[in-house]
Amino acid sequence: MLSSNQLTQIVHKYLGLYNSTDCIQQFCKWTVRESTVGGRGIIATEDIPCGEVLFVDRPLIFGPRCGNVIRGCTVCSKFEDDGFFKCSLCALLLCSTECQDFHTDDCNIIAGWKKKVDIEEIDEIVMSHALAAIRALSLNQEQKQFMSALAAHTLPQHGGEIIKLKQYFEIPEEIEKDMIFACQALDTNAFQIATPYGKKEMSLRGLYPVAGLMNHSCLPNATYSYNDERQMIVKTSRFIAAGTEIFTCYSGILWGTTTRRSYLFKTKHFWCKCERCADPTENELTESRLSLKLVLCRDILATLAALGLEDSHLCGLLFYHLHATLAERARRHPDLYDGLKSEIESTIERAYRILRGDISAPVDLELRYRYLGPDCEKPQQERFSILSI
Ligand SMILES: C[S@@+](CC[C@H](N)C(=O)[O-])C[C@H]1O[C@@H](n2cnc3c(N)ncnc32)[C@H](O)[C@@H]1O
Repeated sequence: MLSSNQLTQIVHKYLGLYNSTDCIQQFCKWTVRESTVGGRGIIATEDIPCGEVLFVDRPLIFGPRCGNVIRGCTVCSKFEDDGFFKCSLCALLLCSTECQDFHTDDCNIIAGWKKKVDIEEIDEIVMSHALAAIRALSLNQEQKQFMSALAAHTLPQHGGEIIKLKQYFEIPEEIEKDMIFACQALDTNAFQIATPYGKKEMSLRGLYPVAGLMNHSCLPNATYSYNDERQMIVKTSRFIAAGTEIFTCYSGILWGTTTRRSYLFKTKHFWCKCERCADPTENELTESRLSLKLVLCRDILATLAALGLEDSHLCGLLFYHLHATLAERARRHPDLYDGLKSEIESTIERAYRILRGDISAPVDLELRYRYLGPDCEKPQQERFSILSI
């Protein structure tokens, strides 16, 4: 296990802040230290104003996200192309001869493994999901050292991409182990890379190792965006005092506490220890705040309807929140249930219709729809039992 100082040095070198030949260290306002929420984190060593760039990270490895069921070019990520073809050596999906020329590094690795089946029988979606981990095999020693210093979940489901890949190839044990570790590190630390606006591209994940050292808070003080070279620009989103940990947010900021917490537990395997989650008023909104939330949801929904955006993602989220507020009111005042029932049902139905199948939807959307939607015939008490989970 590397010490915080060793890790800070690796991080600085990776970011180009440390030149080992001339021993020149550029000034930096943060460092890697032990975190109060778990493991290591990034801590401000100076006061940092809002809007300041903290670092520009680049992915050690990247590739199509595992949730993708869309066929797309494994080089340029384009989908919806009539000219897709499978490389006859590695079975990766490509869209053009230019992309074929660019895929030789990936191809050389895969083509070196003995195939158990014919190329035509290899599922290109399996190839696409395993690609980020396959690319970890091309990292140099320094990059491998950085990757192995990152946190990694070791539950059996992490690495499933490689188990599927093994149906098609005979993969040496050491190589399999390295790829499984890459999957574990990806599942723990990877970020979804934003798709360029208006472009039809497969959704990608990237292992940004410096950003991977940032812990999560539901009240983050840093934010990130991407440029067209897949670099991640991490900036402060408020003033950060020296000594304070710098947090980003792994969940939806507008989601309710239960939704955020269960999402983080299911997908990232931790119970969030941030101050927002520790604040019971987030769960227990006062009556006046509940009323305010109701008014705001209705007002914004009316504005979106006036703009003709009734089926937008934002509308789906607002219907979900309007439903949650009405259901909470009925839970607190069971005598109001009959009057609120039809709106509780219609709002969750609208939210469900818009957001179903969307991985960024609140995780309890389906459960709420089943228990509090129009088709549920369970008695009132049973329907409301899910609200106390
Ligand atoms: C991407 S890593 C962040 C860096 C990590 N702390 C390390 O030492 O490498 C994510 C892991 O950090 C921990 N973590 C991050 N944010 C947390 C939070 N708000 N509450 C509890 N644990 C958190 C969890 O163990 C999570 O799996």
